[in-house]
Amino acid sequence: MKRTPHLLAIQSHVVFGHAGNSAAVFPMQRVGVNVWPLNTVQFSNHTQYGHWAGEVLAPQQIPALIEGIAAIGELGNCDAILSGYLGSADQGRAILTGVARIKAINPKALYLCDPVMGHPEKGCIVPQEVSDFLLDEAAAMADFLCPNQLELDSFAGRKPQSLFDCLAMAKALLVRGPKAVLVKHLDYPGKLPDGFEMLLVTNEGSWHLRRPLLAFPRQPVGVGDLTSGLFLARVLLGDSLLAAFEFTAAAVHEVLLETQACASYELELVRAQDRIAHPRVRFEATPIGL
Ligand SMILES: Nc1ncnc2c1ncn2[C@@H]1O[C@H](COP(=O)(O)OP(=O)(O)O)[C@@H](O)[C@H]1O
Ligand SMILES: Cc1ncc(COP(=O)(O)O)c(C=O)c1O
Ligand SMILES: [Mg+2]
Repeated sequence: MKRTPHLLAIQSHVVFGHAGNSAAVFPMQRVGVNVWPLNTVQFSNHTQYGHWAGEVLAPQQIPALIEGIAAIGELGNCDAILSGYLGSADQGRAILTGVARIKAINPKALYLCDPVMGHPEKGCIVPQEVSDFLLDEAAAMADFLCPNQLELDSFAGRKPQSLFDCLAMAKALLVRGPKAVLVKHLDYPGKLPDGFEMLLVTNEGSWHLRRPLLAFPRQPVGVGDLTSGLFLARVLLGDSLLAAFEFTAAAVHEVLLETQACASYELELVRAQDRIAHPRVRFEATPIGL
């Protein structure tokens, strides 16, 4: 029987609703991965409500928790680490130390960094020192980097002029070390208004994917976290990067369809669980080159 993969997921937790681990853990479990959630913050709700209660985890807790897992002899079973929303740059450094510790025991372990940098206009609040840390330190250690357009712009230090420019910006990130860059949300001059587009860029090839843009009175939060979590889960389950990319687009679209049908602001993950595991829609990514 095939072994169930194990994934250490280090990102935010919200008590109510879905963002960070609260958006990604259940879907990753539902597709068949053992998840070890390590919560960087525990907030009452995501920050786009404008106010929230809760605390940031003390950075020293990250190595302490990882050592706790080592002490019971389980750390070598960790097949991948995912990091997302961080409460401080020191937390980020503690995660990189943890990644190095895990890779020393299991050199095959993969590290996916979702460089959540915030979006002040939308109300996604992340300290500036976290963005600096992601740009200067985290990208080099990541096997997979999953920026949205704003985050890609921050890495490149400029805005794109076209789709091919987005591709060039993502390709430039490969030089820093990652095996693949998944741009979870593209925005560039000339983009068709009725589509939601993503890019997967690797040294072996690059692919562009378009799915329908759905209308929401308020944009749901946690879509990026769901996207990076499902992508990593499917890679661990044996998908090629391209297959994981296409699966992720379909499963996320299913969640958004369910969320739209329920007129809900929070992602309808529980209702969509069978659609996550077995998406009915399929989107084909098309090869794209410079
Ligand atoms: N098919 C879709 N139709 C409409 N909106 C979508 C669709 N897929 C994702 N979104 C929205 O697009 C936005 C992507 O946000 P952005 O900040 O760029 O990326 P991320 O969620 O990765 O941080 C989110 O507000 C999400 O709710
Ligand atoms: C606590 C928390 N975690 C994670 C996120 C990131 O969510 P998304 O997947 O939409 O980028 C947010 C966004 O506001 C947040 O408030
Ligand atoms: Mg995001």
